[in-house]
Amino acid sequence: MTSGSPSLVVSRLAYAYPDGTQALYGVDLTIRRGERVALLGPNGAGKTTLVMHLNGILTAGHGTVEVGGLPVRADTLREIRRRVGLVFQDPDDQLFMPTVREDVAFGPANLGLRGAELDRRVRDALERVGMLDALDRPPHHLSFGQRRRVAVATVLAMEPEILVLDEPSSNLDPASRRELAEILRSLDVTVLMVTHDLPYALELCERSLVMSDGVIAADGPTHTLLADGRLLADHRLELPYGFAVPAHPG
Ligand SMILES: Nc1ncnc2c1ncn2[C@@H]1O[C@H](COP(=O)(O)OP(=O)(O)OP(=O)(O)O)[C@@H](O)[C@H]1O
Repeated sequence: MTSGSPSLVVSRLAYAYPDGTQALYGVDLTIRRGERVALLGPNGAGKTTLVMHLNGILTAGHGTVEVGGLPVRADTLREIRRRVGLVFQDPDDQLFMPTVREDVAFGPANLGLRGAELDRRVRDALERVGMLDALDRPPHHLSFGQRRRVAVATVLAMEPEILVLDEPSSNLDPASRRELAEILRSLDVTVLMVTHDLPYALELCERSLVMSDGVIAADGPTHTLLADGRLLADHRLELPYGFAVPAHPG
C-alpha cells in the first residue's frame, strides 16, 4: 500500500433523514493510507450516519465521499463496497452461511474469484485473524469473540482499501478484547473505528475524531484529545472510572 496518499476523503458532507432530522451538518475528513483513526462521540452525534455514507448505504444530501480516489456514486457502488469493509457491531448480521469457509468466501466469490485463488483469499483472511482452525465449523458454534474475528475476516477477504469497524470491543471479555487489538494492530490496512471505548481508541489509534451534533468537533492525536478534560466533558465523553491517560504517549 502507498502510505501517505488518501484512503478516504469526505468533503462538506451534510445529510438529513427523510423525517427531517439533520444528522450531518458538513463533515470534512481525510484519512491517509495506513492510518488507524478512532471516531468518538456521544449517542446521536452522527457517527453511524457518517459511516453509512462511506459505502453508499446512505447517499449524500450534499457533499462528496471518495475512497481511494473513487467517488461514492450509484455507478461506483459495487467497487466502493469492495473497497470499504464494514464490520458491524453484531457479527450475526454478517455471518449467515453454514460454515466459516463459505462465509469468508462469499464476498470474493461474488467478485468472480474461484478455485485456488478463492481458497488462498479465504485462508489468508482467516489466518490474519487467527481463525484458520475454524474453517469448516458452523459460525453459530463459535463464541461471540470468535464470530467477531470471522466477521473481520469476511471483510479482509475482499482486500479492502479501508476497514471500518463499529464498536469492535463491545461484548468482548478482556482477553478477547486484547487479542482483537493485537490482530487489528498487525493488519496492514487503513482503519476507521467507531467506539465508545476510549482506552481502546488510545491503545489502537494514534488519531481520533470527536463527532458532536453532526460535525467533527475535534481531530487530533488520541492522547491529546483524551487528556483534555474540558473537551471530553463538552462532548459527553467519559473515561472509565480510575483510568488515567498516561502523561506521555506510548
Ligand atoms: N433512520 C433515522 N431517521 C431519522 N433520524 C435518524 C435515523 N437514524 C438516526 N437518526 C438521527 O440522526 C442523528 C445521528 O444519529 P446516529 O445514529 O448517526 O448517531 P451515532 O453517533 O451513531 O449514535 P450512537 O453512538 O448512539 O450509535 C440522531 O439525532 C438520530 O436520532
